[in-house]
Amino acid sequence: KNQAQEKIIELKELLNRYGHEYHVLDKPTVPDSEYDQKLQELKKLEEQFPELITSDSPTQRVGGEPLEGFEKVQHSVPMLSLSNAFNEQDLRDFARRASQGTDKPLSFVCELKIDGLAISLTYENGQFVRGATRGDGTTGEDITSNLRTIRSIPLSIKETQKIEVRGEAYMPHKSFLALNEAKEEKGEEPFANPRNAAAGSLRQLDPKIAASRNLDVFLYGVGEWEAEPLTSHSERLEYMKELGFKTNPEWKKCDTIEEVLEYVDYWTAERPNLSYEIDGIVIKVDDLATQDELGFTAKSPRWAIAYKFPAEEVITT
Ligand SMILES: Cc1ccc(Cn2cc(C(N)=O)ccc2=O)c(C)c1
Repeated sequence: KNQAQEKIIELKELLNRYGHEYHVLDKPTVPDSEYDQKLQELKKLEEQFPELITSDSPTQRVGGEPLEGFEKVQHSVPMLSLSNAFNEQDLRDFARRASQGTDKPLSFVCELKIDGLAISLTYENGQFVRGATRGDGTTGEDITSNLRTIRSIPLSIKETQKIEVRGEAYMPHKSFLALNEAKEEKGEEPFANPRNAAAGSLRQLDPKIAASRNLDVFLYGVGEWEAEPLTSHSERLEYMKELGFKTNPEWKKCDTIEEVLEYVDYWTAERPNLSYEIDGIVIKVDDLATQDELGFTAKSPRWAIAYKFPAEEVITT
């Protein structure tokens, strides 16, 4: 039995590494058939020794029965909403106000604004223990069993202090088109857009349905943080990536508003070539102490803004 336990631990570590290479880095080092063969081997051992099954085993992604309902979750650190900018002047005003709120030199981080469902992931002792929707920013819904089915979300990490990471669950364009084709074939109402499809997939009660929807995530922020404090947003993005989280590769540190405007122009043109939907660009002050100096208005932070792309004209014939 100890030998079986050794083998189970070895297979889990191997499969979780392969899963990270494939789903997070998009750089598999083994063929799918090898991954599958090792997964079947692990399943057999776990059937033989069910007491050796752990919650971070790759065999435990798709839960059993549908939930009766969702538990409520209180976000001890509120999940913010950002104020919007619609043009270059709004962005220049944002940068000027931020620079007036501090004596420190300002740098920014620009990120693509993923058009999905905002989520929160909590890890304790390195284990994924809870996933929740943003809800109204203070109270969300516990959708842990649905989020466990998203392969790019690690079920365990090396950080053993309690941390909460935040980001967006989304449905890639290809999955959205395939899902709507399937729905139309079944005479069902298609989803209006990928954001509704992601939200609809995660806010239903059956993890088997969530698992079938090919959802993905990008993580970009933190909430509760009992680990070593970090000093900037860019440092947080780098540490989340080091922990095995999927972060969006297009983020960029910008030391001037001119660089921010260049980033906005570049991604306004590049947007149609992305494999997922974005509805804007998020610009944040990078230094965390400066963020604290700038604080919040009644509704949203002074240290961040969401530039929104102009709504596309819908040509109705
Ligand atoms: C049969 C089968 C097994 C696995 C996969 C996808 N995949 C591949 C790997 C891999 N290559 O490291 C890791 C995890 C994973 O989910 C497919 C598409 C089909």
